[in-house]
Amino acid sequence: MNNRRPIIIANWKLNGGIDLLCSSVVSFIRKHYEAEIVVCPPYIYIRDMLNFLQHSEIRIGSQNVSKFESGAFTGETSAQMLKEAGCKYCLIGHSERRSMFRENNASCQIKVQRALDTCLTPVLCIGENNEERENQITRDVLTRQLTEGLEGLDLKDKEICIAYEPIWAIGTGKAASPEIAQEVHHFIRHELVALYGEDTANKIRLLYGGSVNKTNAADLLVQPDIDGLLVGGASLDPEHFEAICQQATIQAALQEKSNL
Ligand SMILES: O=C[C@H](O)COP(=O)(O)O
Repeated sequence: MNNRRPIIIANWKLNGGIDLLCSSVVSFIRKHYEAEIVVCPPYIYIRDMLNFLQHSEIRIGSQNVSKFESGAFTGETSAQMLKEAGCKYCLIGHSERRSMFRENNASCQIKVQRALDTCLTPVLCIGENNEERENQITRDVLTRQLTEGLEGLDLKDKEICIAYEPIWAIGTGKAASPEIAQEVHHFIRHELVALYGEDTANKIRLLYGGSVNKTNAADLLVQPDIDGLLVGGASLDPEHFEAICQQATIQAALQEKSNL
């Protein structure tokens, strides 16, 4: 066992509205979770969620961050602004941003640096597409995303998460099996050890994302190198998401017990 606290992150993407915000708040308020629970709503709802959830244990994250600090960059939101708004986490390099908004490893590297400089915890998303998987180059793709996305960054004593999201599993209903997810997470941990040494690598939480639901969450969370889940579709139903959070809480309690 290890000391990495399980973490569940909801990524609402471009979904939800006031109704989802209200029902989520009602579902979260006055609940205690052993696991860390994070919600990443669209930017416009970040402040509202923070206000409603200020006395709860729920953390708020953003779905993206600008690579720029300030200036004439219409539509952008800086790491400093997110920090000031009350965010604790920010997703970086989600595959939808990479495929639809031309983000790449180099821009992710700048964004991770911006987040770290601002004391936001970056969640760097990596993952192979179906063609890469079929061509059996998953490991090469991940190594490149990690080495280029983290190039030159000093992670000692910094908080960062890596989310492994196989693109073929996102929104398809076909999650990676717990065994395959574990194998890939173990490989990612191994790569992080090579880049940063055991001490730092063993503190980094690795999340799995891609068609996570209340049925498969427990089997994924029990894997030794899977420290959390990044949940898309299933996070839009507060009851469903709550069930996933409860699975993580059970896993956190088991972990705590075995660490005694
Ligand atoms: O950020 C979340 C992922 O893209 C997973 O989405 P999904 O749970 O709908 O497959």
